[in-house]
Amino acid sequence: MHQNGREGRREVNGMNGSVGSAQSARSVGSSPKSVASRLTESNGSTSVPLIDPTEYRSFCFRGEGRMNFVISAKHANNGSRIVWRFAKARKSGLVTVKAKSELVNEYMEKIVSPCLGPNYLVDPKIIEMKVHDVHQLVKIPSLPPNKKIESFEELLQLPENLSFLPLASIPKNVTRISALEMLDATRIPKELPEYVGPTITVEIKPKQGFFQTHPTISVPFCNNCILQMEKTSNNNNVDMEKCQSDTFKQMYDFCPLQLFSGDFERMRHALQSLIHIPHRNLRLFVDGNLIHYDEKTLEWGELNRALFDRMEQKLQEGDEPLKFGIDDILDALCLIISGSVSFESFSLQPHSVLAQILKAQQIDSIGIVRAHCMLKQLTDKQLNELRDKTRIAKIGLQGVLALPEDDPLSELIKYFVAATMKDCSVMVSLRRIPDSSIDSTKLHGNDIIAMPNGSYFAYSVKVVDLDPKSPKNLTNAYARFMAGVKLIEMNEIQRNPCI
Ligand SMILES: O=P(O)(O)O[C@@H]1[C@@H](OP(=O)(O)O)[C@H](OP(=O)(O)O)[C@H](O)[C@H](OP(=O)(O)O)[C@H]1OP(=O)(O)O
Ligand SMILES: Nc1ncnc2c1ncn2[C@@H]1O[C@H](COP(=O)(O)OP(=O)(O)OP(=O)(O)O)[C@@H](O)[C@H]1O
Repeated sequence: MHQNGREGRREVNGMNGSVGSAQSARSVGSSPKSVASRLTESNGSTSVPLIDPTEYRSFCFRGEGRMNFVISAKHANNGSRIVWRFAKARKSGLVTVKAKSELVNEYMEKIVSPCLGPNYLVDPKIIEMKVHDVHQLVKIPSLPPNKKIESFEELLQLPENLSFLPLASIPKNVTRISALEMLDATRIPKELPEYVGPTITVEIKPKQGFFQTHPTISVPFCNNCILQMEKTSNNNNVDMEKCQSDTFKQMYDFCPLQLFSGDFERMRHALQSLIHIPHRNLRLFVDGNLIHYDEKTLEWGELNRALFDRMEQKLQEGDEPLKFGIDDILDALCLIISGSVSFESFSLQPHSVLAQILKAQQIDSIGIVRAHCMLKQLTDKQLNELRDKTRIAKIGLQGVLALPEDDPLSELIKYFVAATMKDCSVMVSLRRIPDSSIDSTKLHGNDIIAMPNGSYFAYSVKVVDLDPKSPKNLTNAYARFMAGVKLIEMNEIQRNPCI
């Protein structure tokens, strides 16, 4: 979860993207809804839709991480808002023409989708675009935050050097680039007759929701808190040779064990802590505009104004003014992500998004330290098998669950499946249904929450960032984890234990 303008940004001029020949992406059986205006163009044996971005309007940047740029657009005819996720080259930070869309899509389909209820999925599918169209689209991440570009033609007028796919970096034989297209999770599908006010989206990266013990390590902190303390270490005036991390200015009070606890007060405290200091675990959008995140936080009062003013502005005749603010959002979030219907009967329900993520995380029964140790024991052949990210998808979730215990390769495969679920994000969008239409609304079958103040909100919950992980991820995370443990053992950090 990065935001517009972060590290390496605006250094596009003169940078060379590391590029190679285009991979031919092939649909692996997802069932995209057919869109009349988007006819599949034949490209040899494959049938990946070739997207014409001039059929879209209202383009904007939605976010980026280390691996992808996410750009949102609205279909000019059917009005649906989708995002395209373009892969980055890790080193250059530019869009890569060697996107592994097929791999990610297959992993989603065979491993991730069976772990989550269909309502939590963003229905990704592989698409292709002409490289020159992508060149234009990826000017968008260079624009000021939340800037909307109404038409594709407007993009053509913008300077070439804004693009994260410089023309000079595109090999001659590459004509198309693949990407993943999916629902824009900052929108609620228009299934209800009407809404009032803005759509509020809270994106939460919940991280590992259960405590694991590790051989020879005895610190009372969970994985996330150890790793986050390491990322804040320089700012705790810790002087350690190998620990030079200063990703965040200050440590937060958030702990995933509280978030997943199923206890209302603890869960609410976890979310409130993220509002105060989000790190990369929380972002808040209003109508898709990012208003609150790690590098630009609003005070509690400012947040309330940002939400309340927008609610007031869009009220229609007959609708009661609503006392509504960030506290209400947090209450609603607790109910939604725990799957509870009231504060009185609050618990983590098995169908809830958090319970499903937690269950998938617990496929790992060894933890990061044993996993690293087992990685060292693998033969070269086994290591190569593990590096082949297509392999786990081929086994499928049922196959992974049936793998034998006490076999290092099998345990590591399970570890990597769980690692994806320990690093995903949950996007919850909420929008008010006007009081005047409550009676006529068929509440049954829709995701609607009754707020304690008597108002109703429609909501949608989507899980994003579900990429396969590799031995490199484990090696990297292990080094940071051990550095964090060392800090704690040196008594350099004051913090309440997680357990
Ligand atoms: O190891 P962690 O817990 O610090 O998680 C990393 C994330 O840090 P965060 O939790 O947001 O502070 C990190 O997130 P950011 O890019 O820092 O937002 C990545 O998601 C990283 O995965 P990958 O290397 O991009 O595949 C994540 O690494 P792995 O999941 O590969 O370990
Ligand atoms: N379907 C979606 N709808 C709306 N926004 C999205 C969607 N998918 C991703 N985003 C936004 O784009 C951001 C970056 O996407 P994503 O997390 O997939 O990138 P990444 O490079 O894989 O991240 P990381 O470095 O954390 O692995 C997300 O944090 C989220 O804000």
